[in-house]
Amino acid sequence: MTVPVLSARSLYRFFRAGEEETFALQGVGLEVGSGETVAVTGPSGSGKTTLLNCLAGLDEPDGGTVTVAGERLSHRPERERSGIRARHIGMVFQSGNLLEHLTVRDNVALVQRLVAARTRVPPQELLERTGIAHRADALPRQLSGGEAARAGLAVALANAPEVLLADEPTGEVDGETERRLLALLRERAADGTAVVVVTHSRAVAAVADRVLRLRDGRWT
Ligand SMILES: Nc1ncnc2c1ncn2[C@@H]1O[C@H](COP(=O)(O)OP(=O)(O)OP(=O)(O)O)[C@@H](O)[C@H]1O
Repeated sequence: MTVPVLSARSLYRFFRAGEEETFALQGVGLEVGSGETVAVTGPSGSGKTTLLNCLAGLDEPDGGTVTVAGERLSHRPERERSGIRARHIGMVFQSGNLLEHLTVRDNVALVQRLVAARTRVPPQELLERTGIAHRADALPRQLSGGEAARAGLAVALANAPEVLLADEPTGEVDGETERRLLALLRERAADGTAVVVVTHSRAVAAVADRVLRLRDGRWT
């Protein structure tokens, strides 16, 4: 592997709810190089989403560090983490990454306002490449599951990220949409993006360069 674009060292994350403690991550490490696609699988509750949240800087690990494109992401104030995220990371999350009161086109435009002009892919091209240009003026709630998945990917790619993090991006889509989304992920990887995708789909795992499996917060 070339120098990793995304690197996680010995991540720990605990949750406490009353008397109950959950050890969601117990010393997880990961290095992903430019152009590499890593699929993360594992049973429900094994820590996949927690890992992705830590890699995105949406959550702070209790131990360990995350580095993205040479910048330390963990153990910083949220304001700094969101700046690093805007510069280097694209995210496709199950909860959706679309703002409800903006059209698909304006969701893309909003992300692009936060990044340097030189990294901007023309919005129309982005919408066409993700197969959602015909619904550019729709609001998120007017989209089907498959359309929302494609719009989510357009938004995730709007800052031309070096790292793309996706949580079950093909979870609710039909076979044809899954194939299109996979082709896009492959295209991004071919362009040098490091991709980490949490998935239960065999089709997604089959196109990954590496498939890693979590169990009880550790790699198996
Ligand atoms: N905010 C939280 N507070 C308390 N416990 C949490 C919290 N977030 C996650 N957990 C617990 O941490 C463990 C790992 O959860 P996580 O969501 O990362 O698993 P997952 O592998 O993504 O599961 P799934 O496939 O069901 O989405 C689970 O036991 C979960 O209940």
